[in-house]
Amino acid sequence: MNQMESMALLLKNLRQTAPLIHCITNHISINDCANAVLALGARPIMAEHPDEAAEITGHAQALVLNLGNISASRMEAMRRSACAAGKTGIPIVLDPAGVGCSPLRRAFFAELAGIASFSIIRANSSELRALCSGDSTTDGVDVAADDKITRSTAKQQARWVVEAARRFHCVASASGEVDIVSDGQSCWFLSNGDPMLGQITGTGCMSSALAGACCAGGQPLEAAVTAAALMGICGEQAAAETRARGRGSGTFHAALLDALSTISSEALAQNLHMEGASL
Ligand SMILES: Nc1ncnc2c1ncn2[C@@H]1O[C@H](COP(=O)(O)OP(=O)(O)O)[C@@H](O)[C@H]1O
Ligand SMILES: Cc1ncsc1CCOP(=O)(O)O
Ligand SMILES: [Mg+2]
Repeated sequence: MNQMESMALLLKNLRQTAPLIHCITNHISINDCANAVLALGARPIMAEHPDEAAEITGHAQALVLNLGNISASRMEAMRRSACAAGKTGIPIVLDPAGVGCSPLRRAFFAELAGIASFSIIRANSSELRALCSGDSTTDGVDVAADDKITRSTAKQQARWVVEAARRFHCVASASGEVDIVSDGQSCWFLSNGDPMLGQITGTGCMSSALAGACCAGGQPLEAAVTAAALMGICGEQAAAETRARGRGSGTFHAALLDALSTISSEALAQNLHMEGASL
């Protein structure tokens, strides 16, 4: 089966099985993440009370943990859910949002990595760099100017993605003008997307939620590639619609959800710009 066929099968699986995706995520983009998961035909549940988190994870087919706007209560829910996911063997997608911002988040990431293994870490490249090197290059949830993945820096930035995949024994996915996905042995460069994706908050969080849903329909590498492809191509469609109407971020936000909920496997295959490299 080629890559397009496996992406199509993954999306078909999702629609047929409607897996339950447990997300413990920040409140800035929680609604967008739930809608992104729904758009693929999966069922989101955004439960974060520590006393019910493990039980809810026990019923889920994938767990998404996002460190953005972290709170003590959500940290405890994540510990318990990560433990439950480890027991049932469901995939965990980790979004280390803002991990360079504070020692608290860095220590908590290390603690979670000790509790369970991640299937996918999806982040921007400053976050992946902070996880690999311990260096913090940014004080926000956005990527630092020097770490941006562009067409000209992609090959160089791939180093952090490959290193994260090897160090944490998972698939690592970094976003930017070019998205880079690696399992430590191969590396994929996806050049879909539009700068408008960076002008509304939460598109990285949504990509992580999509990766969680995709993990419930296929293997981590193809799930991470499919999620990045969906966000990039749907971002292009939404940006074209927004510009054609002479509108801005509000219209783009709605158009992105329109695109995610209507995109077909054929459109995904036709519009994908991806190249691979073996390491
Ligand atoms: N300049 C850009 N051109 C095209 N796509 C982009 C650009 N910046 C971000 N994206 C896309 O926006 C989404 C969110 O990525 P990013 O903003 O890097 O994540 P985060 O919000 O976690 O920092 C990804 O799908 C990424 O491909
Ligand atoms: C603004 C903000 N503050 C804490 S989490 C968050 C959302 C980050 O979303 P993304 O990483 O998808 O841009
Ligand atoms: Mg982010």
